Amino acid sequence: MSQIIVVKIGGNATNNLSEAFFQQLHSWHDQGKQILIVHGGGPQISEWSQQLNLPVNKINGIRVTDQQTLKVTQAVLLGLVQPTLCRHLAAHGLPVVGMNASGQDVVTGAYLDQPVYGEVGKITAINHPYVNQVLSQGIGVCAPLAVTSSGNYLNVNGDVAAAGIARLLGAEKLYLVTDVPGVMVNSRVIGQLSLKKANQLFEAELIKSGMVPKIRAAFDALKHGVKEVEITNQLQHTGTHLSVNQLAI
Ligand SMILES: Nc1ncnc2c1ncn2[C@@H]1O[C@H](COP(=O)(O)OP(=O)(O)O)[C@@H](O)[C@H]1O
Ligand SMILES: CC(=O)N[C@@H](CCC(=O)OP(=O)(O)O)C(=O)O
Repeated sequence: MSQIIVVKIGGNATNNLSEAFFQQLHSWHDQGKQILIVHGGGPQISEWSQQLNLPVNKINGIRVTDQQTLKVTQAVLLGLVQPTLCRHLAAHGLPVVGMNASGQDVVTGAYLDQPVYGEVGKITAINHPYVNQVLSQGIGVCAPLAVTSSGNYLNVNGDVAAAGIARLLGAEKLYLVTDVPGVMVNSRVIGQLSLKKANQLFEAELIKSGMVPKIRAAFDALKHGVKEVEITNQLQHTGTHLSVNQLAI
């Protein structure tokens, strides 16, 4: 079985992809790796919500999502962010498949905590036949949206979605590509981060906002079989490296 790499690209990072990013994807593709990209779009969702006079409210980096915000989230992710990203990938000669407009559900989800977050989900299952079919043809591009067993869409934090997908696919590596070179403390990137150290930094509020669900999602992936996670702003650069060995220390 070929090895799977899951790459999550945050909404800010989707606007600033370097030539080196596309080269790295080419290189992995040429080596026979299967690649699934999960994209974010948080800043774009916030911008459009504000333009439509909808409240923008996040708790620990998770968007509180009412029915109207869910519609905006779907429209922005599937109408703006995903097609733009797919065009960039295709323009660089990569064989790309945008997965969410195919009529097939990619991931199934369940409510995270409806009274607190509203229409927000966690990932419970993946459509293996469809994902396998896509990854055997090219690079899959997927939005962080899940569908419940009764057919409702749920908004899923991009890092949580990528970690869940990486876990369910048994990915060898998860890259969380963001707008900072790694987890920073006192303006310096921490090369390695243990679970214990992460909890101390959360407590001290030295890790905040969107970095909190990112790190929690990374450790969740490691607990469930993903071997390595890299938090970085460049696929070629090491940023903050997390591995299974760092769960116990
Ligand atoms: N200790 C930290 N190190 C790095 N970034 C941090 C830290 N604490 C909070 N952050 C914030 O987390 C952001 C990355 O999370 P987020 O905005 O959700 O990114 P993305 O959209 O790529 O998922 C950084 O831009 C930074 O503002
Ligand atoms: C529930 C939840 O928080 N969903 C996220 C989905 C997009 C996302 O995560 O985008 P970034 O990776 O760019 O932050 C949101 O609505 O912002």
